[in-house]
Amino acid sequence: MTESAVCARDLTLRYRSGLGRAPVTAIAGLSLDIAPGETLAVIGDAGSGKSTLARAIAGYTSRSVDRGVEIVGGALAVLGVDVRHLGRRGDNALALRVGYVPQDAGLVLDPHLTVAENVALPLFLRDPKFSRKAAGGIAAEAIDAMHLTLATMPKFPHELSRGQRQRVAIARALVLEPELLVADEATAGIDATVRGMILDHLAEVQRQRGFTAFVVSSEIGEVRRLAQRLAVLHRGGIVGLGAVDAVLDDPQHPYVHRLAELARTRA
Ligand SMILES: Nc1ncnc2c1ncn2[C@@H]1O[C@H](COP(=O)(O)OP(=O)(O)OP(=O)(O)O)[C@@H](O)[C@H]1O
Repeated sequence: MTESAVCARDLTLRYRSGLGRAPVTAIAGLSLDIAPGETLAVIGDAGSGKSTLARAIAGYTSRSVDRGVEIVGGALAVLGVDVRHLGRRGDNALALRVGYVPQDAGLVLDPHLTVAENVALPLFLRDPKFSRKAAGGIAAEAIDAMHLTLATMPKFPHELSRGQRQRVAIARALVLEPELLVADEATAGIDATVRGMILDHLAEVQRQRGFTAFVVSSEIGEVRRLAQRLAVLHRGGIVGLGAVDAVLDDPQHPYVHRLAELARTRA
C-alpha cells in the first residue's frame, strides 16, 4: 500500500494558554488521509479549525515557527515526517518540501525583501550557492504566471494590495516545486477577474507536477475546480468526508446539509 502524503490519526491541536488566557482546543480527535497526488479541499464555518489544521500540516507547530499551536494528542505524519517530533533540522527539511500559502501572506513574506527576493528566497534556503541570475529568471517566470507585471518585482510587500501579496505568496510557495501544497484561502482578496486565471494556473501546475494539495476554501466552485475530495470541518472535527459530490449529495450532519443547500442555490 502506498503511504499517505498526509496522515492524521486522532489528532488534537491546541493553542497554549497565555497570560490570562485559557488554552483553546482547535482540532479534536481528527483523522484523515491524503493520498500522494490528491487534492483535498477543506471547508467549514468560521473558527472550525481550518487554518489551525493547515498550519500544522505545513509544519508550523510550536516547535517550529511559533504560531502557538501544539499537537497535544494523536499523530500527524506529513510526507513521512512525524510533525510532532520535528526538530529544527527536520523543520527545514519539511519546509523545503511543503509550499505554504497562509490566509495572510504577510506571515510568509519578508517585509524587508523585494517581491523578487521573496519569491527567490526558498531557492537560496535550499542551496545558498544558487545562481543569482538563474534565481532572477525563475522568480520572473513565477511572478508572470501569477499575472503580476514585472514592475512588481522591485516592490516591497507593503506596497502591494492584499490580493497581489497573496499572488506573490503563491509564486513563492510553488518555486521549489513542492511535494505538498498547503493553501489556506490562498485566493482571498484576489480580484475576481484574475482569480479564475490563478485557479486555472494552480490546477494546471498540479496536473503537470502531480503534487499533493490541502486547500482551505470557502467557495464550493473553487473546491470543485481544484479538489477530488472534500472534508467538512465543524467545531474542530470532521462532519463530512469523501468525493465532493458524494458529501454534498448525502449530508450526514446539519452543517453539511446547510452547505449542500447553499451549493445548490449557487449552482
Ligand atoms: N493564535 C491563537 N491563539 C489562541 N486561539 C486561537 C489562535 N488562532 C486560532 N485560535 C482559535 O482556534 C479555533 C480555530 O481557529 P481557526 O483560525 O483554525 O479557524 P478557521 O476555521 O480557520 O476560521 P476562519 O474561517 O475564521 O479563518 C478558534 O476557536 C480560534 O479562536
